Amino acid sequence: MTAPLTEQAGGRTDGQQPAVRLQAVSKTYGQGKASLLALDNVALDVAPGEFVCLLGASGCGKSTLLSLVAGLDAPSAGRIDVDRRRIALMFQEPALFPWLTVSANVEMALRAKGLGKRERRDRAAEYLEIVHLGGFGRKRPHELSGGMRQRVSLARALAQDADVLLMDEPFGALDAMTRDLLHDELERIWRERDLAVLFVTHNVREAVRLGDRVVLLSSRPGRVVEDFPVTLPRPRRTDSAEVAEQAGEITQRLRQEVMRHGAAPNRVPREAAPDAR
Ligand SMILES: Nc1ncnc2c1ncn2[C@@H]1O[C@H](COP(=O)(O)OP(=O)(O)OP(=O)(O)O)[C@@H](O)[C@H]1O
Repeated sequence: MTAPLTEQAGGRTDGQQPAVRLQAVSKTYGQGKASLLALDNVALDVAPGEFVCLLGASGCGKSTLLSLVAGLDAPSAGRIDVDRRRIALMFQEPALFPWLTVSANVEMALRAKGLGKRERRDRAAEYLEIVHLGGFGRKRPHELSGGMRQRVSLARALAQDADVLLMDEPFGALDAMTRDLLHDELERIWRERDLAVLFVTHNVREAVRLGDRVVLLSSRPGRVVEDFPVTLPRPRRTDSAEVAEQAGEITQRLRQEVMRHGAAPNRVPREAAPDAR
């Protein structure tokens, strides 16, 4: 899954069309004196089947970038090429409908496909099997743990038949052990389905654990400042010395970037210490 970069933030396109391409993308919120430049001239390609993690200080525009790719908002300048019919989104909060069963939550994603009720239910059961929640279809979200709810959210994303998965800190609210399990699950599903993944995180080790590349954004306005290929063999372990070593290197670069912008100390990322998992 790893190969040399063809260009800055270019990625493993191998001559094929990227799954996601951002060219000279900028985003300004508001107008006049109150305007705020959130992203500045961002170029980024994600190849089909590639796992790209996006890191940067708080407020540097990571979520903005995802929302532009998802088409939830429009860039102020530049161009984004992606097939929006093939995108699924996952956020930190699973955003399930609490009054619906787990199965019905997944079935919602299948409605647009014009499938009958029976077939939707069968397909939802298959997706729940994939995320190891077979047998939980009749539960309501509140009966599940946080990790299980995120699995439902993942099943719903998969049910959309996406080949691009946009993930905004999807495991940020989970404990380290649950997160490790979900990393394994996500990696398996990503490989089986050959998904292109754009994954936003604050957690440097998580980025190195999962990514083919880790793309570092500057403090606001977000620009791509560095693109780290991660060539460690898979599966990786978040607590391995190799992951810690590369995470340390990236953390150092991230700190420099944050300090260069004179950020408050509490916005400076901690070393990639075990407790930062
Ligand atoms: N809808 C909006 N209107 C105005 N400003 C916004 C809007 N959305 C985001 N911003 C601003 O744009 C900047 C980038 O925000 P964004 O949420 O993309 O950053 P982020 O890197 O995802 O932050 P965090 O890591 O804290 O989640 C911030 O200064 C934020 O206040």
